[in-house]
Amino acid sequence: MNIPKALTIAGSDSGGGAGIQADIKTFQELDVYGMSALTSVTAQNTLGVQGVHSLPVPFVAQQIESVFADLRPDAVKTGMLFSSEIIAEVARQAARHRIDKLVIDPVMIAKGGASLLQSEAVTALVQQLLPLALVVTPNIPEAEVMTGCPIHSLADRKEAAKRIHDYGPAYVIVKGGHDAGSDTVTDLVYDGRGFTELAGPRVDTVHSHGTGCTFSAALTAELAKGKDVLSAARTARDFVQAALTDALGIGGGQGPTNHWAYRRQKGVSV
Ligand SMILES: Nc1ncnc2c1ncn2[C@@H]1O[C@H](COP(=O)(O)OP(=O)(O)O)[C@@H](O)[C@H]1O
Ligand SMILES: Cc1ncc(COP(=O)(O)O)c(N)n1
Repeated sequence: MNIPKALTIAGSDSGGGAGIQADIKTFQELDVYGMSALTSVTAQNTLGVQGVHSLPVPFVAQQIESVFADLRPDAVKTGMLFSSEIIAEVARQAARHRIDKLVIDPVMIAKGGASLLQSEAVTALVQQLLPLALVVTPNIPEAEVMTGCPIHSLADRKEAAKRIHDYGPAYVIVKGGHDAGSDTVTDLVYDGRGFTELAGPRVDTVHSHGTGCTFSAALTAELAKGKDVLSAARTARDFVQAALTDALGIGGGQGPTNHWAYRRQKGVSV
């Protein structure tokens, strides 16, 4: 039996709602074997990020080497990378291991406002990692930072997607969660030729901690199974929609999404 395998290169969220914890839970729920290479460890809960401890670059590299030496993943995603040094090493590893299904979630700022990427590292992310990516999944503020252009409308988002595509990824998905003015949430997929809008009803909830990690992990899991980018993105939207709709309601602040919800809605087989 061929077991699909996915690797996340990301930070740990001690609160379990975002970061590698969200990624591994999502891989598991989609029947994909999950592996991790940690870049940083955060002390974090639903109230915010209390501390960040970045791991030494050679040890980030060693984790990736260990995984590739034995368990070769079918798809890889990145999340919190924190520094330009870690980004440079991840880019080197991606090229060295010829990772073709590489999803870059350009994590910059936690929903609570804490910085998860040093500001001087944005250029490294754009110049070194985006050219290697199959898909990059910015939210609206991240797309603004990467392009230097404010986004107020869907037309602005389309323009940003085109500019980000020029940096080299095959697909750009500008997510719509931060477009608070609408009762529909639309994720915009751009493949360099045309746009596809993936829409769903906006869920009115504070429990949205980790939605971006969960979306990019579900996308990566589906790519690991051999799905094409558009169908993987549709499943990822459905996964997050279910995870937000059926909130767990735990923690005193911005709580985690429900990673069980999608499987429970679908029945046993996903
Ligand atoms: N309130 C919401 N209702 C429904 N879907 C949402 C909501 N907020 C975010 N999403 C979905 O969660 C995913 C992450 O979106 P977004 O919030 O834009 O990114 P991030 O979590 O990186 O800030 C996207 O697929 C988006 O459509
Ligand atoms: C370790 C880690 N990685 C990523 C996020 C972003 O998640 P969100 O923007 O949903 O808070 C986070 N809070 N912590």
